[in-house]
Amino acid sequence: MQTMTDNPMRTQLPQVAHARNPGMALDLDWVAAVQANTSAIERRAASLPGRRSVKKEFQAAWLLKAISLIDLTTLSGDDTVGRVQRLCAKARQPVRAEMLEALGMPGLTTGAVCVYHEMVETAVRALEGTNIPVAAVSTGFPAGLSPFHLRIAEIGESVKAGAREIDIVISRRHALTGNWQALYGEMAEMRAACGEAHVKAILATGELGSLRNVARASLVCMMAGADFIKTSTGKESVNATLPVSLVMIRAIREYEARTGFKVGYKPAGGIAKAKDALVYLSLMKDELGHPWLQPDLFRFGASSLLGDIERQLEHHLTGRYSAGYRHAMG
Ligand SMILES: O=C[C@H](O)COP(=O)(O)O
Repeated sequence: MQTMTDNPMRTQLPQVAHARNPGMALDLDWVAAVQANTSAIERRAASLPGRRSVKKEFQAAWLLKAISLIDLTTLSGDDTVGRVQRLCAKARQPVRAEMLEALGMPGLTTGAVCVYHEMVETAVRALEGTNIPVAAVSTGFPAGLSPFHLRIAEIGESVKAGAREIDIVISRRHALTGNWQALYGEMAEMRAACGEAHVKAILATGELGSLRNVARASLVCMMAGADFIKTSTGKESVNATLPVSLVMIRAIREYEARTGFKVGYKPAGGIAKAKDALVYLSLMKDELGHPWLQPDLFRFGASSLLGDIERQLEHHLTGRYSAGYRHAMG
């Protein structure tokens, strides 16, 4: 495994805009050929957190990089306009101004803000004057069991309200029953309903039963034109994990090798610690390389990760930790 021995904010490669994945015809032979060696994947995943992958002097830079990749999220039944406005203020200025100055990164923002449809307009207004996109969770999130035409209509409503990214949920039952044609058809329609907005396909991997199903569902969603594949809604009992990430990342690699199109990756749910974020970044760098360390190809779906990163950065600058409550998100 490589170590992250560089400063990612200073040694950025020029960002080359990648062509949007147009999708392809469903190739059932390819889907059927996909396997996942669970014990090998679990062994490799278990070895990841223990490795010292980031040199201490570069840790702050990698944490700033992580901030730029967060979809800062609130997805609660008790979300209010005020909470979303505070969240957006945090997205605009994720860390205290004097800290960003001291770290040489004034103007740093999060990658996006992610909310329910009802809060899209509020978020769009609160982010005016920035280039921070609003992502809406759509299609009967989190279960995805509302009537299909309503799920499609919901996408249209969120796009109309100003969402530039749509996080859809797949019908888990299609993956669980191996009905890849149905999953492909659903995903392709959802992608079409998004228009210019980019679509992230949430697989809800904790409910797919096996890593092989995760690999196959990843592939089918990419074939149907997903711009990103995302692990979880954050509401399943098991959300983003490293084994699932390895499987999805390798599916992305294989898809690019065969089609030439890059698809993004978004682990989401339960990623709350700065050290976990660093493990994910080093995994992305190892398995897919630099392009997947940019916000157009990688995001963390996280509601509280930013607070812990801020605490670590404060420690880096002052040698002291502040209390967690000082870093409330919303
Ligand atoms: O997509 C994002 C997730 O819902 C956030 O999950 P989290 O609250 O566990 O960070």
